[in-house]
Amino acid sequence: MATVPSPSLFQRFKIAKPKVTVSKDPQDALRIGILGAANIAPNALINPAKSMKSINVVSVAARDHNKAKDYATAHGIPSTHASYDALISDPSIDCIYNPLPNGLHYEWTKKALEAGKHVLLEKPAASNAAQTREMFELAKSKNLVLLEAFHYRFHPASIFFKDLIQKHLVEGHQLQKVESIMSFGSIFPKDDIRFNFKLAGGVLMDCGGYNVNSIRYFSGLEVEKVDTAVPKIISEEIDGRMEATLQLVGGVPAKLTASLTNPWFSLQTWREIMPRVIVETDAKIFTFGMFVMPGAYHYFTVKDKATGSTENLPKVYNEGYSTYRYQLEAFVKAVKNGGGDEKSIPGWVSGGDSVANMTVLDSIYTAAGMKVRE
Ligand SMILES: NC(=O)C1=CN([C@@H]2O[C@H](COP(=O)(O)OP(=O)(O)OC[C@H]3O[C@@H](n4cnc5c(N)ncnc54)[C@H](OP(=O)(O)O)[C@@H]3O)[C@@H](O)[C@H]2O)C=CC1
Ligand SMILES: O=C1OC[C@@H](O)[C@H](O)[C@H]1O
Repeated sequence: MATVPSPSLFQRFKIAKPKVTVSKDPQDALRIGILGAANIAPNALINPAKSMKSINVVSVAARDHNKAKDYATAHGIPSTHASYDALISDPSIDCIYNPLPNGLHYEWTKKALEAGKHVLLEKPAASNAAQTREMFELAKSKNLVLLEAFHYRFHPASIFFKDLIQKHLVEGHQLQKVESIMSFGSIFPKDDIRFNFKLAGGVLMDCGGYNVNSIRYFSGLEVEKVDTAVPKIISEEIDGRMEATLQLVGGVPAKLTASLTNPWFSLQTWREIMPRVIVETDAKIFTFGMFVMPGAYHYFTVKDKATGSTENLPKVYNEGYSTYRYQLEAFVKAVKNGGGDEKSIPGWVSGGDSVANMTVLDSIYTAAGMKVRE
C-alpha cells in the first residue's frame, strides 16, 4: 500500500484530492464500476482509489451515456457503460459502487448481487428495514460482500473513540445518556434527491442514519424504543429536521438531532453547527466533535463530572487519509478475504448492523406520524 504523508489542516479539508496516484496491481486489483455520475463518488471512491494499488475504478454508467462519458473524462475513468444494466452484467467487473438516490439502492443493489458482484452501497442501505434485510440475505446466500458506506466508522479517530468508551464501560462505569447531532443549514436545493419522497428522501434518511448509527456504535447498545419523534415537515412526507428521543437497552436515554434546514443566522445553527456525539456516564462526559468526517478535522474532550475539569485528547489522524479511503481499504480487504471474515475488520458495518439501523429509522418515522419510506 502506498504511504501518504500526514497532511496539513488545509490539505485535510481538500479530501477530494489524492496525494499520490499509484499504478494498479495488474493481477490483483479489483475492478469496480459506478452506478450513476454521482456527486459523492469522487470523494467516496474515485479519488481514494487513485492512491490504492488494490482497486481500480474502471467504468461509470449513467442514464444518459454522454453524461457518463463526460464524467469519466473529468475523473480519469477509463471506460463507460451505456446503462446501469450494462455495467452490472459486464463479466469483467468485480464490484459495484451504488451511490444512487436512496430509493434506488434496493433495486440496483439486488441486481448487482444477483449478477455476482460485491457491492459498496451508499447510506442509508435502502428505503426501509425489510428491503435492507432482503439485500443482506441475498448477499450472504451468494457469499458476496455488501457494505453500507458508513465511512466514519473506519477512520482511526472513530475506532479510538469507540475503544475509549468501551474501556471506560468495562471498568464498571454506567452509561447515562448518549446524544448525536448532525445539523446543517440549507446546503441543498429544494429539488435535491434528499427532499424527494419518491426517492426515499428526508433528513432522517440522510443525516439521521449517521445519528442512529453513531448512538448505537459508540454506546454498544441497541435501540429498544423510540420515545418521541418531532419532525419539521417541509413538503409532503419530507422532514427537513428531526429530533427524536430513544431508549437504549437497559433504559439508557439517547437523543438525536438531524437537520438540513437550520436557519443560517440563528442560535440553533450556532449550537448545532459541529456534528458531534456526546456519551455521558456516571463519571465522565466524552465528546467526539466532527465524528462524521474526522479525516478533515475532529476533536475529543473528556469532562470529569466530579472535578468539572475538561481534558482535550490528542487527535488521531494516523496516515492522514480520509474516512472514505479507510473504508475502501476495508471493503477491498473483505472482498479479498472472500467474505465471511468481516468481523475482524475494525469498524465493519455488518448486515445485522445495517438492518438494526434501518429498523430504528422506520420506527422514528412511525413515531413521528410519517410514512416509512418505500
Ligand atoms: N457517504 C457520504 O458521505 C455521502 C453519501 N451520500 C449518499 O449517496 C447517494 C447519492 O448522493 P449524491 O451523490 O449527493 O446524489 P446525486 O444527486 O449526485 O445523485 C446520484 C445519481 O443518482 C442518479 N439518479 C438515478 N435516478 C435518479 C432520479 N430519478 N433523480 C435523480 N438522480 C437519479 C443520477 O445518475 P445518472 O448520472 O445516471 O443520471 C445521479 O448521478 C445518496 O444515497 C446519499 O445518501 C451522499 C453524500 C455524501
Ligand atoms: O455526509 C453527509 O453529509 C451531508 C449529507 O447530506 C450527506 O448525504 C451525508 O452523507
